[in-house]
Amino acid sequence: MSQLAIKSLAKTYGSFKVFDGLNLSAEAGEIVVIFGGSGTGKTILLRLIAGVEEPTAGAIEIAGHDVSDIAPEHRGVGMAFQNFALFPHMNASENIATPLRAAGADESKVAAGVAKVAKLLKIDHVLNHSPRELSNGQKQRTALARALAASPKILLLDDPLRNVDAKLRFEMRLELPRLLRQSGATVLYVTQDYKEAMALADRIAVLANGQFVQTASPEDIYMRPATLGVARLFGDPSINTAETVIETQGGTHVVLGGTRVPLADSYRGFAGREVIFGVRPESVTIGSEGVEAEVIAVTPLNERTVLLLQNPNGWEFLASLPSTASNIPEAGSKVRASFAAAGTHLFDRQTGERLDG
Ligand SMILES: Nc1ncnc2c1ncn2[C@@H]1O[C@H](COP(=O)(O)OP(=O)(O)OP(=O)(O)O)[C@@H](O)[C@H]1O
Repeated sequence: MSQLAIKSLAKTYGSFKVFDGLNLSAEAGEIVVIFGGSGTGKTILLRLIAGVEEPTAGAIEIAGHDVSDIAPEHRGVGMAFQNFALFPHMNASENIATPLRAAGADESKVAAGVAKVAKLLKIDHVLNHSPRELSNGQKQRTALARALAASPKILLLDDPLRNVDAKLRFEMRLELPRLLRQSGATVLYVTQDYKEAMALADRIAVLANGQFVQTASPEDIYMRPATLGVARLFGDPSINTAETVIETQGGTHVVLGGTRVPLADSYRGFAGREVIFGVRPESVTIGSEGVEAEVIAVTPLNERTVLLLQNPNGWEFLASLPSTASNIPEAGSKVRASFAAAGTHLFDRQTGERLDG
């Protein structure tokens, strides 16, 4: 039995459909990242699970029980929002205590609960401070402490790092997985940042057009994106694409920029299919074989160097090489590029869905 199960969940406002038929389950202690663009319904999904909003259709089950008739404070759910949303008239300690008090804990349990979670989040020295006396990082930790205080079975985090500066975001990205695992809660974590999603998630559920288009491990989402849309959402620089057709005369291949690029023979069954060929920049190899290209620009980005390449037929694509590589060409030079099979993806041109060879 899953700790959390979302079954055929739908939410509409008047004639505006946010999502329809969402299904998702999360196991005890699992971290599931809800990933999607702005306005896809991520916050609403969390609000439905928390019980502060009602679904139009479908069910939410926690530990096997339908929670539609259970009040938010009795669902065993903790929630923290992107804007920290601390009560301004309460100090940090009182803010953290609110879910414990709402659950009816006596004062000694409240004090012990606050102390434990404040220590975990390293804010025990600012517990007497009011929200306006806290730094952004301390506010964010206080909001997280409040969400964790009542030891919720399910923890909902709505883009908690969106409003913090880049340095703190980087630190928290490293620290959060440990903190969340220590809490033992099943975590649903909303973000629009793919690196955050990949760093934190056991599984990522990608929300687009009112559906979960793919729910899988970070590795699978990156290495085997289910659609061209998912492939484009994960990766920076983004995946290179080109329209082409699968051909099988003289071996299974596609033609890119006038050059034959061999495909695994398992794509033979797709002969004649119009496809989008996708290759991630880090899977482009510069060498003596492959597609002809001129190096238009060379951009060093810390440990990677990104080349903008242009084929004589006009196809532009990027290659991302380790900056330590010995063969980084200069702008203006003529090179050849080949594509590692594991980093190439084929999508149906009409549906955008992945072809599996
Ligand atoms: N009370 C409401 N009435 C009507 N429409 C609403 C209401 N609340 C949210 N919406 C709409 O539902 C959609 C999803 O909103 P939601 O806040 O869940 O998006 P989100 O994915 O969390 O976006 P972001 O990442 O930008 O916060 C949006 O188009 C929003 O305008």
